[in-house]
Amino acid sequence: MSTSTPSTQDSLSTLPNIVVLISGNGSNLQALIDACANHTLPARITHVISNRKSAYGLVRASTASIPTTYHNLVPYKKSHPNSIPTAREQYDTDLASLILSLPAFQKPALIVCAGWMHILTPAFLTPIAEAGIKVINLHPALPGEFAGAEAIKRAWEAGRRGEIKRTGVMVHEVIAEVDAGECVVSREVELREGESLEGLEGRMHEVEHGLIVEGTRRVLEGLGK
Ligand SMILES: Nc1nc2c(c(=O)[nH]1)N[C@@H](CN(C=O)c1ccc(C(=O)N[C@@H](CCC(=O)O)C(=O)O)cc1)CN2
Ligand SMILES: NCC(=O)N[C@@H]1O[C@H](COP(=O)([O-])[O-])[C@@H](O)[C@H]1O
Repeated sequence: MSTSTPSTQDSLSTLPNIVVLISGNGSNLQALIDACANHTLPARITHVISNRKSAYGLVRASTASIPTTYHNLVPYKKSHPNSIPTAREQYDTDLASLILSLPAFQKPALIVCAGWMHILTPAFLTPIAEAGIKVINLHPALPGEFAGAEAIKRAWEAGRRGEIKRTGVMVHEVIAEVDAGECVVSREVELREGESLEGLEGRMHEVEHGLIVEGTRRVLEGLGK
């Protein structure tokens, strides 16, 4: 685990804190960063955590002076080859501890999974819930459809087989069952005959970038009530 913290922190903010979990490019993180910067999302991103060292989202966070941590699963697999707790459970326990031990001005009201490609176990979800912190996830599919990884590709393939005419994007609450938590907000995306997978991915990402901000806003508004 490695953490980088910019020199200055705004500890006087009354805005709710969010921590963002990423694994890759971070275009959805960037949408959140931009929305906070232009005040369309009344929140502060106080920490970004990636499970992949090469995630460009870490660069995006650092550029925005947001502290980052790389939380690596590999050492856990080596130290917990076939043990109880499993490598994943110990990793998740430590991930929760990392977040819960953040300084008060960084502690989140909400955790947003934005392209976070790691299935979270109750070893993470339980202590986070007990601390009163909600977890939401952006998933490029509609409720009850294409749960799991590579959802856009699987929807595109189903469209080519004539099985569906549309897919979509949702923001949902994170529970132990993957992509099965209560939907916060969703938007349909029509499938276009003859369109390439890359073409659909591009349109889906555009919808994602708006929906992740909308979904985060709705959850934060609900926390205040
Ligand atoms: N307990 C939950 N954890 C996560 C959820 C969730 O709803 N409940 N959402 C995911 C995000 N996600 C889809 O939206 C998703 C991400 C990754 C996977 C997956 O199969 N991951 C593999 C590793 C894949 C890889 O490293 O490329 C794994 O964790 O073994 C499924 C769904 C975030 N977590
Ligand atoms: N199951 C989760 C999942 O598939 N998430 C997907 O990962 C990508 C992350 O892009 P980003 O790193 O540019 O935000 C996004 O397309 C997001 O929907």
